[in-house]
Amino acid sequence: MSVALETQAVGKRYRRIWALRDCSLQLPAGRVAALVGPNGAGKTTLLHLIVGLLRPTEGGLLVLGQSPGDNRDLKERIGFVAQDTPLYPDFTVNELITMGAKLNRRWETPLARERMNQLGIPLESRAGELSGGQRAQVALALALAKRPDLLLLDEPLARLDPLARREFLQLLMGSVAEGETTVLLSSHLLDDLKRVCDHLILLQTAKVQLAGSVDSLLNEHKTLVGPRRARANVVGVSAVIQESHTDKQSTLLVRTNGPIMDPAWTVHDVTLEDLVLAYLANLTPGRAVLGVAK
Ligand SMILES: Nc1ncnc2c1ncn2[C@@H]1O[C@H](COP(=O)(O)OP(=O)(O)OP(=O)(O)O)[C@@H](O)[C@H]1O
Repeated sequence: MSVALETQAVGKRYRRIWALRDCSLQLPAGRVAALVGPNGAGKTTLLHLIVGLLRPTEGGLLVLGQSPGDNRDLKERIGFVAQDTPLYPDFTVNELITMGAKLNRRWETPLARERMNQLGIPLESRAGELSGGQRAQVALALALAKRPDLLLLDEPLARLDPLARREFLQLLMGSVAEGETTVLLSSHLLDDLKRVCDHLILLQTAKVQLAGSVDSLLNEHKTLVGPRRARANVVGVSAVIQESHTDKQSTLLVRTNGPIMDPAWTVHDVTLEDLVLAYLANLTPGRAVLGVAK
């Protein structure tokens, strides 16, 4: 398995605030990863560290096997669509494509032009006159024209209507489907993410709370429903992530380390949304390791 991104205990501090702390994760090449977390969790900071716009305060990271920073070769292999998709407003789409061609050795002008044509965006339009949705599409098409090995997208869907979001994700998936491009997409829109992502990175208060392939995370987590009782001592449960109780019944979202054989509990699969919301609701860092039983 080749690894597109590896971080080791990475931390980034702004004065007294740690925007990211002790972040260790691996993203295998070819994955489409969702970067999820509440406002201020450290998502943009992580993306800026990867693209080399920020340097870590502590720890280290390898991006496509290299150290980010002042590394032109690496920069050419990374496509980055920043939050709010900034584009030079006075430039026409055609001028943006020409500029991309001048700045990037791997650039594919015909591909960029064809995408604008498919999107119905005239090459003579000025970026500043495009709608938010069109700007996002243009920014994605420009990032894809770099033919990146790693594509980083910082909340590209936030300002798009449902139809524009669908078109954006279709363009993204159509473009990365055949290649080996690794995608890291930050968003709050779980419904959209679950359709396109096969990997999840969940940040909360500057820490990685959960990371891994969506399939294995969904397999490892279950919802247990049973008669009201203390949550500890369920064989097969390694952590209780979230719990709720009525007078008679307990519902637990748990991380498992083996099959749940206790007949008192009915075992249900979880959705990506259940999983993310349970971890996000679990606001106290470290609480996710309560209720351990072997
Ligand atoms: N330039 C900066 N100077 C000082 N603090 C900063 C700076 N940039 C970010 N922060 C702080 O670092 C923390 C993480 O911010 P970051 O923008 O990475 O979060 P985020 O998960 O991307 O948030 P959002 O979902 O709101 O975009 C926040 O507490 C933020 O206030």
